[in-house]
Amino acid sequence: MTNHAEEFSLDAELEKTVGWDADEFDETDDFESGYAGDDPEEVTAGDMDLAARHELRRVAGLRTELEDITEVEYRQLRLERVVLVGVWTDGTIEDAENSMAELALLAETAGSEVLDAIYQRRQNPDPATYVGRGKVDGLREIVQATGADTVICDGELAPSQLRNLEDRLKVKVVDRTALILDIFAQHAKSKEGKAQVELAQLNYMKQRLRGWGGNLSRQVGGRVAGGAGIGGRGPGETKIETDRRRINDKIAKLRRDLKAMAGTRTTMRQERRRNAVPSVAIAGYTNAGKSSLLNRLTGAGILVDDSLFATLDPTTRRTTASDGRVYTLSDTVGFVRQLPHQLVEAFRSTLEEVADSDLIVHVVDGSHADPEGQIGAVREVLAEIGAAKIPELIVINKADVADPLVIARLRQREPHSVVVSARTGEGITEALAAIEDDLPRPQVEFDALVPYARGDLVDQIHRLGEITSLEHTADGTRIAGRATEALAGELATYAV
Ligand SMILES: Nc1nc2c(ncn2[C@@H]2O[C@H](COP(=O)(O)OP(=O)(O)OP(=O)(O)O)[C@@H](O)[C@H]2O)c(=O)[nH]1
Ligand SMILES: [Mg+2]
Repeated sequence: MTNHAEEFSLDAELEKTVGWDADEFDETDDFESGYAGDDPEEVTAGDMDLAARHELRRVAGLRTELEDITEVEYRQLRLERVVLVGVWTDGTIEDAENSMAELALLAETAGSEVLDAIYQRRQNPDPATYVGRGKVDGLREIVQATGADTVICDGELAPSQLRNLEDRLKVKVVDRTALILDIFAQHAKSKEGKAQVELAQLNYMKQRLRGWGGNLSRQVGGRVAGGAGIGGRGPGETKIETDRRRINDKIAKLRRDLKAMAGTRTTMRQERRRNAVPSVAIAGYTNAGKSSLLNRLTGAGILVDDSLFATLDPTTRRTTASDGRVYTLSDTVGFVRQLPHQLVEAFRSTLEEVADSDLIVHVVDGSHADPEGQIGAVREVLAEIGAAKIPELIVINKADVADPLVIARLRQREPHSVVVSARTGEGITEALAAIEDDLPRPQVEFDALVPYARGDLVDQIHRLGEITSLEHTADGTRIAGRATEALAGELATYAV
């Protein structure tokens, strides 16, 4: 374990400015009474001011009650000036800092300016307030001092945690899941991509509604008991019900639409299967350089962007191996640690593309601080979508800027790998050769004399088969090698 002073360098910083006690872990905080509503603090004029300003600014946060279901559609959180907050439970200080750096990158990708980033070491996130209850005041002072309008927490928070924090911080509080959903919403372009993101957002919203519902059910109890007082009769209850029904209707419709769209995709895949064209999926952590690599491998002209989740719609390119065989290469949506399960669910049909491929080219950013961690995170998602058994080629990218020692370390850990730079083109020839090597081999051996009139068959052998010998004779092309079952069937007529 690292030395104490170092572990809490951030806390020490805070202590200087806002008087946090770096040594106090809050593990003894008492949550028995729950704490929403029993905040002992006085409400100051400044607080009210801020609250008023906050009311005005609160445009389309995920916690806004739904006036209209269309509000959910492709909503952007409008995160502008944010403070990041993390709880660090295990692992090294580097892990904690990498995680915060990634959160910052995600926040910036969503279009916000990161004003401050803090994390706290705890055994577990506080069930009421995520960070320790005693740290919330310090956090509020930071929020006020920086003029932030949003706090982003590095995890998936319970609705009650978000609510408690908002009540005390007086600014919008969102979690990592909402942030990622927001980025996906901003980036989705195709009809299918948009529908997938919307489905994920609605599922996320639905859970938050349940949180509010829990609050309201107490009011209902009061009314049922005959106490239909002013406080117990708010419009909330019926509104929650309506909202929930509308969300459910919308979810059902999106599921139907997506199923229809997935149908088209499946037909396309079956067509490809029938023609026995091998498919290669380029997968990897977000920003690893998947789109750049596909561009390099095929000259495809796909959006490359130094932002996370630039690619949400899979792009597939047909390409030809050096021996003439045809295969497809697909770009895919980037993976991330703790990819919100709503997204994995919603993007299932896109991800099936990966699960259904013959080879996964797993791109890793060799210049990243924790490439092994990224490899692990990607493999977790691959396992979740049933792609764990597909052959995998690791492509260590960004060799032009990566530390050679890190590359050597990765090579040793992942022997089945190649090193490339999609930027400079270094290693691309080797990568192509390695991909071709890993493509599934056609299964059936043949030896045939194909008449010159059947040039089409010879073409097909070039594209789909492997040729071991070829000779032009007076009677036609004598050709031997391996072919797909269907092709070998046709060739049987000319077998020698
Ligand atoms: N230095 C260097 N930068 C690279 C290399 N390959 C890609 N990049 C940069 O890395 C960033 C991300 O590249 P993309 O190809 O968009 O990455 P991606 O994996 O498709 O990302 P998402 O679609 O967002 O998941 C871009 O700024 C690229 O220019 C490389 O070999 N070297
Ligand atoms: Mg991309």
